[in-house]
Amino acid sequence: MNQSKEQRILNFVLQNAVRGDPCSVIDAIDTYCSQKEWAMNVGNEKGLILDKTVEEINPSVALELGTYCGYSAVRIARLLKAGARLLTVEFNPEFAAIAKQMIEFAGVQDKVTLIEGPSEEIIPQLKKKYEVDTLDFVFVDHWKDRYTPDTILLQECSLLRKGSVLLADNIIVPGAPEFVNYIRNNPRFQCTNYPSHLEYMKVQDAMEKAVFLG
Ligand SMILES: Nc1ncnc2c1ncn2[C@@H]1O[C@H](/C=C/CNC(=O)c2cc([N+](=O)[O-])cc(O)c2O)[C@@H](O)[C@H]1O
Ligand SMILES: [Mg+2]
Repeated sequence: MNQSKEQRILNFVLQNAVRGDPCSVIDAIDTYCSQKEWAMNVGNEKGLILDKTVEEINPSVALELGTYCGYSAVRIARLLKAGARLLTVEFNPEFAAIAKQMIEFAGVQDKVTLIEGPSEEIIPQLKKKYEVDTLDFVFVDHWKDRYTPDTILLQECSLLRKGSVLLADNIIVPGAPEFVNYIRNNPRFQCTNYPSHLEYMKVQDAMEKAVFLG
């Protein structure tokens, strides 16, 4: 049975990156996906916006929705201070298995809890089962029609506090128009748009930062 694209990306990392060096893992994925096979990693241009947002917040507890191959989990985890943690949610077992190996190879496994399951099931479990009080930072990058319901669910589960920051990928491509409408018209969020480009392409994309006002 021939390999999946995600397996080919992981193999390229295992053969070309340096074990325990998250930056080399990020660079290897970006090299492979810009030269060989496109894949829906946040990429290096939008990745820098992600980096700056994480560095600005310096979160103790971060959540990622949509792990995929683990590119942004590694990107976020490499910036976390001692004792800080990232919970990342992925419901596709094949992708979760790839991401697990990616995270371990990068050496950030002590900071990352990879949770396999649908976000709509996992979010309500975060407080009791994963000992979360509130979330400092949420990176939203899963199916685009889940952005709004999961943002509502985070509020319903009291997982956001005054100052919690959401950062959403793909505001233009593939686009999340319903989410943009919801979040920009919601007085409980202060929004900022960050124009950028789709990963590995010359196509316009953007990220949206939304600060919860409590
Ligand atoms: N409810 C849920 N719970 C847990 N995991 C879930 C989930 N919904 C989706 N996922 C997972 O999150 C990833 C989906 C990302 C969708 N991104 C995309 O579709 C996407 C597409 C393009 N693009 O087409 O150019 C560019 C991008 O940057 C993109 O993020 C996949 O790994 C999928 O298994
Ligand atoms: Mg994305």
